[in-house]
Amino acid sequence: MITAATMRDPGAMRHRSMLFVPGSNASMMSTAYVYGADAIMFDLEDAVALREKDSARLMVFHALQSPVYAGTDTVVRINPLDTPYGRDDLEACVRAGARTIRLPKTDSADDIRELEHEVEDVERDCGREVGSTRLMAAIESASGVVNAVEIAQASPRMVSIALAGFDYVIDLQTTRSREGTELFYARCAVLHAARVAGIAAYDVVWSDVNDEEGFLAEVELIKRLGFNGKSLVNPRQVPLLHEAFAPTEDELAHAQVVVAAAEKAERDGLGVVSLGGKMIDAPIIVAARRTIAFADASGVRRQERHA
Ligand SMILES: CC(=O)SCCNC(=O)CCNC(=O)[C@H](O)C(C)(C)COP(=O)(O)OP(=O)(O)OC[C@H]1O[C@@H](n2cnc3c(N)ncnc32)[C@H](O)[C@@H]1OP(=O)(O)O
Ligand SMILES: O=C([O-])CC(=O)C(=O)O
Ligand SMILES: [Mg+2]
Repeated sequence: MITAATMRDPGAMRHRSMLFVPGSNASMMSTAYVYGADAIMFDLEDAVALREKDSARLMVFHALQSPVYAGTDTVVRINPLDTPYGRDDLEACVRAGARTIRLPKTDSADDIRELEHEVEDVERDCGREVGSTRLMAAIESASGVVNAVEIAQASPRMVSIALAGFDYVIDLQTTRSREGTELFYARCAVLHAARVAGIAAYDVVWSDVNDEEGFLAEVELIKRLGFNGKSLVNPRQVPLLHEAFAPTEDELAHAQVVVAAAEKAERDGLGVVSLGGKMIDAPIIVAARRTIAFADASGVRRQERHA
C-alpha cells in the first residue's frame, strides 16, 4: 500500500534548490548536474517551444536514464494533462524513472487525482513499482491558491507544492514587483497548505539572474516565512540560495548545545532543562534539531558539543 510515510523520505524535505533545465536544451541538460542543486527539474512545459515538444520529451527520456543523473533527485515538469502533450510527457517520464512529476497549473485536487491515476497505469504497464513515482503541484492561479490545502493532501504521493508566481500574477490581474507584495497571500496560503499536509513548500522563481541583491532579499523573506526552498532558473542562484539557508556557525553551535542539554536531561530523567538561565522546552529542541539538519544539508562543519 502507498502511504505518505513511504513516499516522503526526510531527504526530500531538506531540499532547498530545484533548478529548472529546459528539456529542449541538450547542452544545459548535459551539464546541469554539476551545479549542486538539490533537485534538477527538466522542463517540458513553458521553456519548450511547441515545435520542440516531441524532441524535448525524447531528450528528457534519455537524460533521466543517463548514469550522470543516477544519484540526482530528478523532477520533470510535464505539460498539463488537458494539452496534447501532457499524457505523452507523463508516460515517457514514468517509464524513464523520473523520481518526481511536477504538474504545472494545478487548480484543484481533482487535477492531482487524475495525475495519480494516470501515473499508476503507466507504472503497472512498464513494470515499475506502483507508488514509486512522487508528485508535486505548481500553484499558478487564484483557484489553485484557494484549493491549496486539498491539493496538497490529494495523494500520498505528494511530496511538495510550489508557488509559480509568473502565471499567478497574470491570473490575479497584476504584475510581479521586486518586493513581491502581490505574492504575500499566496505564499502564506501555499506554505500553510504544505504544513497541513506535511510536505515541502517551494517559492517562486526569480527571473532577473543578474539582480543578485533582489534575489537574496527574496530568499531572506521566504526563509523567514518558513519555505523549504525555491525553484531556480540559473546555476548562479544555487550557491546563493544554499548559503542564505545555511545556519551560521554560531547558530549551529547553539543548536548543538541545546540538543546536548536536552539529551542529558532525558538521560537524567528531568522534564525541564535550563541553559544559561533560559528554559529549553520542546519547540526550542525541535528548532535546534532543524538547524542541525539544515547545517548538515549545507555542509556547515559540526564540532563536538556537550551539555
Ligand atoms: C516562468 C517559468 O516557467 S520559469 C521555468 C522555465 N525557464 C527556464 O527553464 C529557464 C532556464 N534558464 C535559462 O534559460 C537561463 O539561465 C537564463 C535565460 C535565465 C539566463 O541565461 P544566461 O544569462 O545566458 O545564463 P548564464 O550566462 O548564467 O549561463 C552560464 C552557463 O550556465 C548554463 N545555464 C544557464 N542556465 C542554466 C540552467 N537552467 N540549467 C543548466 N545550465 C544553465 C549556460 O548554458 C551557460 O553554460 P556555458 O558557460 O557552458 O555556456
Ligand atoms: O513553476 C514555476 O516555478 C514557474 C512558473 O511556471 C511560473 O512562475 O508561472
Ligand atoms: Mg507557469
